[in-house]
Amino acid sequence: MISFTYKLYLVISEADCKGKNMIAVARQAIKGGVDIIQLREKNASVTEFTTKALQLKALADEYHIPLIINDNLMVAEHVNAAGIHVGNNDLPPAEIRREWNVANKIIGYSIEYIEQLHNEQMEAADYLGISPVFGTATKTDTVTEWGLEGITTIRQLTTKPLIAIGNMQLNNVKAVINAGADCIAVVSAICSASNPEKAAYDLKNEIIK
Ligand SMILES: Cc1ncc(COP(=O)(O)OP(=O)(O)O)c(N)n1
Ligand SMILES: Cc1ncsc1CCOP(=O)(O)O
Ligand SMILES: [Mg+2]
Repeated sequence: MISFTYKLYLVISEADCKGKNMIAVARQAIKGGVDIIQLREKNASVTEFTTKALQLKALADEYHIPLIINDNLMVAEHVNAAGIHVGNNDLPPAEIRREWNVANKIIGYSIEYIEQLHNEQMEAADYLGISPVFGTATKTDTVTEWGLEGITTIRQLTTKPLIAIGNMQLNNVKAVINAGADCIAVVSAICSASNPEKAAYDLKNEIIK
């Protein structure tokens, strides 16, 4: 099992950068304090996804931070990503562990139902995404809004690293950490910010203070 010490997790796509260059936004975010990145391209072809993943991998390598690929194991393997993030409707973590036979890869798994905490998929995962903590326009096909109480409940049921995602903002991240999350994952609070470096810097300071 890998050691997961990351605190600010950027989940990024070209579309979420709203016309800005995705690599430039990612670079600014890393400079501001993002310490792990996920490429989440829900509508790209495999070729487009791979091209973007290779660009982001080069950037992540430059700053020595892990690149995680959302959903697509083929792309993750092809670009030699640090890991993959999957949810309830994706390839299950235990299967990924068997197929991607490399011990040091990070597998993230979304928790949408409390019952998932007792299945073999969660055992195979390195971290759990609490998905979503609060409702968000960035992802609307969600099941449970966990809230702060949900984080506290899950914290009592597992020692796995917990990543909070869903409407994470400067004014709620400290409460989310205090409720038991280990790391904060954001899309729009950084990708849509007029100054992504400052947005990341402020979030990181709020998380670690
Ligand atoms: C860190 C993190 N947590 C949760 C998710 C959501 O994953 P999933 O439920 O598979 O939904 P999609 O992202 O595939 O729409 C995530 N991507 N990252
Ligand atoms: C990918 C994902 N999974 C659960 S919520 C979410 C989107 C989070 O986006 P934002 O940070 O803009 O609320
Ligand atoms: Mg998914």
